[in-house]
Amino acid sequence: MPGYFINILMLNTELFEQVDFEVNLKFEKIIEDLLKDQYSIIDTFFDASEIEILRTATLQKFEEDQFKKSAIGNRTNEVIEKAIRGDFILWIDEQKADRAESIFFTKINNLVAYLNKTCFMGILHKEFHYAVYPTGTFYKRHLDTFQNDSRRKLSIVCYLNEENWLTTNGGELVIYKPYGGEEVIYPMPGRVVIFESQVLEHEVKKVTNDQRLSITGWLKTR
Ligand SMILES: O=C(O)CCC(=O)C(=O)O
Ligand SMILES: [Fe+2]
Repeated sequence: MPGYFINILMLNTELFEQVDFEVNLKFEKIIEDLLKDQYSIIDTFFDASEIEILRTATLQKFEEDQFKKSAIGNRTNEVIEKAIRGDFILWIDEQKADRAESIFFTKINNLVAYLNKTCFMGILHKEFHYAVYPTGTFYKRHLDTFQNDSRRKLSIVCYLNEENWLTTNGGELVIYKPYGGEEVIYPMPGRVVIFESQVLEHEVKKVTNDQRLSITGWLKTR
């Protein structure tokens, strides 16, 4: 499988001694994982207080009924298909970001800048939505670049569940590895999963208890 990443630090560390550049070890780990496995799991991307703020904002919006039934496909081609996915989503407008969303985008934008600088990723666009999976819902195995969005390069999922989220609640993200095998990832609060949108099929197992909260999005090239 072709990877999208050239990590320039691996090629030439000295280059960065001439420009104003600070190595970020957290981001380097993500890049290393992506190069090796095409996905990365980061348990401390957001800290507990940030997750709390994001969770509260998500629940408030959900309760205000701003979410609509998720749709298969993109915004111009929406076909509601409950048999495939059952989550409720709300797209986030970065231009109108509230306090919680600003916290979120500050971190994401730092990562994007780093990827563009060190890996020449050419990320120009991004799109993110809140997602709530009530008990009984799931998202069947799929690739994130279905239909007409080949610009999606990296998928990012951030889990906003309560601190006491139980692994027995279901809602695991399963990533299917291209050469066999699978990675089962529990949606623990603060955890972020990043993976190559065009390569890795994945699914969200049925939520069997509680509701599963997240922000999901995509980094896109031109
Ligand atoms: O919430 C997750 O773990 C993954 C969600 C997902 O696959 C999607 O929204 O495309
Ligand atoms: Fe997906």
